[in-house]
Amino acid sequence: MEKGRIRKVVIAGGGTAGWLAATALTHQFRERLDVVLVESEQIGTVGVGESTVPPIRNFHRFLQIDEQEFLRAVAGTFKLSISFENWRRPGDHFFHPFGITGSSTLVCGFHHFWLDSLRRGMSSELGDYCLETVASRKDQFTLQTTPQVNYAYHLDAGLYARFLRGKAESYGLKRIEGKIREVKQNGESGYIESLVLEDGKVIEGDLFIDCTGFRGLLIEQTLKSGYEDWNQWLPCDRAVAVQTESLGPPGPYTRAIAHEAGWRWNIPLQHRVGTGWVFSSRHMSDDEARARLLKDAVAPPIKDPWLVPFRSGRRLKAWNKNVVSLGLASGFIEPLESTSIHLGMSAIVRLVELFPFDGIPPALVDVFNETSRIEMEHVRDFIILHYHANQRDEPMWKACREMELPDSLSIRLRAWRERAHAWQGANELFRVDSWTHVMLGQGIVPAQHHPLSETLGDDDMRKFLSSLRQRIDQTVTGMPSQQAFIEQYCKAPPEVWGARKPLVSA
Ligand SMILES: Cc1cc2nc3c(=O)[nH]c(=O)nc-3n(C[C@H](O)[C@H](O)[C@H](O)COP(=O)(O)OP(=O)(O)OC[C@H]3O[C@@H](n4cnc5c(N)ncnc54)[C@H](O)[C@@H]3O)c2cc1C
Repeated sequence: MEKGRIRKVVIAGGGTAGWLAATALTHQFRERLDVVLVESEQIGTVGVGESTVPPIRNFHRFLQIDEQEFLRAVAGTFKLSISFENWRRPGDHFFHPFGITGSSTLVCGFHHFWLDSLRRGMSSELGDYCLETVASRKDQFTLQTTPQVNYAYHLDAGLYARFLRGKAESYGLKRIEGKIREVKQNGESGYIESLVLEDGKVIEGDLFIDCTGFRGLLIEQTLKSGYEDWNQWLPCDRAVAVQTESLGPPGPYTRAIAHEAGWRWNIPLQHRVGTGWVFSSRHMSDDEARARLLKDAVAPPIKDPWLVPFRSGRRLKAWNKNVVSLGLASGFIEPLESTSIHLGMSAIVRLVELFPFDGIPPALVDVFNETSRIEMEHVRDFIILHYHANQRDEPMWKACREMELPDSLSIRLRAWRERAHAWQGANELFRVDSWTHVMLGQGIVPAQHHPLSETLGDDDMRKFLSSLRQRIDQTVTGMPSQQAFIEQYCKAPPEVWGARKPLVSA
């Protein structure tokens, strides 16, 4: 290695994070970098992570990934929203849609007008003014609306890794199969110099990307970078996952269904459904979670359930010395709003932007780490909101309702409760619409709205609201079902996912 120069990058781990990093680095830098990826089939991947958020489309555009090719390769479906069921209390339901709701002025968000309309006795739901919510209610989807819907994907994680691998290898990536036995450091600087595999092979590099999942083999087990645990706010610390057959056409949304000690996800793909039981180990045993998951699954499983313990929190230094951690190795916020793949993509973009060709400048490392911290804390606050604002009776939910919140979230909730004020800071993933839908969906009704809404008289308010609804209803009426749209746009051929047989008969 020429002193300080970065030419050889070693990616440790071939889960979603590893293959995303491999694709991005090889696509962007081609022959300027020599990139290798080491993964161990024996260890395998976490096997979950199949629901995404809309910025995935920007990331794919950045890598010139064709949408139809991608969706056929991963048997993907579209996601317009998340359906939250039983969160405020059993029987309750709301959608958190990805789209814009109603029409806002520069200073007065649409929700102020809507809140004012309720006060005047005009009844409707906030979701009536959002194309993505109304289409979700009817299981409809198309890309041919004006404006176009805002959407993300559901994807098969194993197929996605395979798809990305094909891309990265076509750009020159070298893949090495093997289990890392030892990580060698420089005696003085502590920088990583090489990875030693079980078969004795030594892989040297200038920069190492730790994508070894929760193990954090380089960033934590070797460099001891530290971890900030968020369990005091996010009580769930385990999941049992299973894949089942599909019994009907896929809905264009992820389902998140609360139960007494956590929640259950349901992610419909073209060929199967991914489902899982997220729970707090202080409030439910592994055996009970597994039994409840299988009991609630409406279709026969096609794979045995597997347990995934996790710790919500963040790596204190996501980039430490010559190791950049990505994906689960850099931290994890429980999967409620499907943000982990997005946070990995965002960190990869940051790494490409700051790439240290001529050596690792501490200032850029600080920028990387500080941006990662702010980004994760924003997502953390949004997820805590879902747990905190509930009216359920069970011990876990009661504790969440009574917990002390991070200051950043407390301020947001006060501003909302007092004046219906919501905002989106620079680079924050969740927009004002996301905050308003979830705060209202979880039952936090503000004491006041912005007085500017009162400039509309009753007749004008009625006309304003009904014209918005009419436009949405007309648009949705012309949309095909998601199933029909997939058939013509991106149907995965059966050889993509193979003939799957259920493990047990229904
Ligand atoms: C319950 C649950 C649900 C989730 N749902 C979502 C979701 O809906 N949406 C979302 O965006 N994210 C979700 N996530 C997060 C998502 O799964 C991860 O962000 C994503 O899969 C990336 O994982 P990874 O690549 O970091 O780790 P992994 O998939 O664990 O990959 C680690 C890699 O490192 C390799 N490795 C480890 N040790 C060694 C070694 N010694 N030698 C060689 N190789 C090694 C492994 O073989 C593997 O290839 C979820 C996570 C959990 C726990």
